[in-house]
Amino acid sequence: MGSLASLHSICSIRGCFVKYQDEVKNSMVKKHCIRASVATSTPQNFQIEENKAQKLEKLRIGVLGASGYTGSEIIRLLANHPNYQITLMTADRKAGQSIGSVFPHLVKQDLPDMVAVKDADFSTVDAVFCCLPHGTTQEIIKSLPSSLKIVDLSADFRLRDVNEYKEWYGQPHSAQELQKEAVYGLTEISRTEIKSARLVANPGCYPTSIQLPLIPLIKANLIQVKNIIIDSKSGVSGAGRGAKEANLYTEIAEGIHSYGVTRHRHVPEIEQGLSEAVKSKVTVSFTPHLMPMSRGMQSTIYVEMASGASIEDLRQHLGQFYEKEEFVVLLEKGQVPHTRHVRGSNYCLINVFPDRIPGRAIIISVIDNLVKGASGQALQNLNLMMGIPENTGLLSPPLFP
Ligand SMILES: NC(=O)C1=CN([C@@H]2O[C@H](COP(=O)(O)OP(=O)(O)OC[C@H]3O[C@@H](n4cnc5c(N)ncnc54)[C@H](OP(=O)(O)O)[C@@H]3O)[C@@H](O)[C@H]2O)C=CC1
Ligand SMILES: CC(=O)N[C@@H](CCC(=O)OP(=O)(O)O)C(=O)O
Repeated sequence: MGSLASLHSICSIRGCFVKYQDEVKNSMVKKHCIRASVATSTPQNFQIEENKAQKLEKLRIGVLGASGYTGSEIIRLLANHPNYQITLMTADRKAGQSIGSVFPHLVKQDLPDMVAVKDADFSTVDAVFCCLPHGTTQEIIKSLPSSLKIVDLSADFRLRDVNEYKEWYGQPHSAQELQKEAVYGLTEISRTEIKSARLVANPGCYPTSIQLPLIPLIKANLIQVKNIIIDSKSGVSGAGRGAKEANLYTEIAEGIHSYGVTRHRHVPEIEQGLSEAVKSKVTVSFTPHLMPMSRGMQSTIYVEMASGASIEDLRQHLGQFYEKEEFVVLLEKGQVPHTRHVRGSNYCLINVFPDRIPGRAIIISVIDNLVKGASGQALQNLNLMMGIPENTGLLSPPLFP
């Protein structure tokens, strides 16, 4: 209870702590109160009382887009989170259904049924994870109460320049004021800004795997900003759960293919992050590939080292930069990062190798696209925004093999 007490004081200051009066409005907690009201003094009932007390002290979370891949991953990650309780879940085609009927692996979670966004009662939540398609997201977020903390997993608030958004996403931005407020949530790089943000634009999966190794190196002038070539590979869950011909088993299995060649919409996001790091325009060659695996992402990045810099300098700098980080890890010299080493975890594993061509380096970075590339980083960000230890709920090691 010590940590809950300190959480109480932190969150009371932020004015977002769950109060009993608010809680009884919530049907899910009501259910627990009814169960608890029949309690007498048996050990089982004691447990119910304890559960009730804990639920009353938790922050209330909404998951918009709970029937999708990133939404379900948030639910999985929150299952053992001590400070959060999901009180609202939305879906579109699957509105009205229970989570167990859509995702049998979540059947034992005690959760409210999913509702359409238009029927959602946002007074029952303190914060939301927005796991919706881009475009739709900005329309929905702009109608949410301004008191809500929001972590948006879509691309809608990532690009600072709304003209660039229009160019790459093919539609004008319809929530430009909110866009100005949004903080880009690459946690290890923008921690201070994220802590005080109300709206965090969670980075895309490719940009996460690419910027985490590159930003420290370009900031330290250890690599040249010209001729950066990025070859990335993603598991198919990166494309979401919606049915698309291009994602059929027969189109994906037993082969790989590039897509979005020269025009993938993550290009401006990657270039924005790198350009801000060095305060001058950086352009990159970026080609993503679809791999016959459900989750995982690798970025292999070819760079020219700065004059006089060595592979050891690059490794040493990355090692120091991420030394105290929980989730971004430089592997031992020569160790090759594999996507199977991060499956289901919030890790980003990185290593640097000498190219055969003198003066060049090859950087390899792997993440789970659904965790560090989406829901894990989103949870890391919400923890920061709520004054909760950043790694809470994220410490399970990867699934292996
Ligand atoms: N998948 C990944 O690896 C990553 C995804 N992202 C981004 O996160 C967001 C969610 O992605 P993901 O979970 O993969 O997507 P999914 O397609 O798996 O899920 C989309 C969710 O949004 C709901 N939805 C769709 N259209 C509407 C609408 N018009 N109104 C309200 N709800 C709607 C769907 O409901 P229903 O199922 O009921 O139709 C579903 O719950 C996207 O913006 C994506 O680009 C970011 C990083 C990585
Ligand atoms: C395999 C696959 O299709 N991946 C997605 C990227 C997933 C992601 O990060 O998308 P957002 O930018 O919308 O958040 C794509 O290439 O569009």
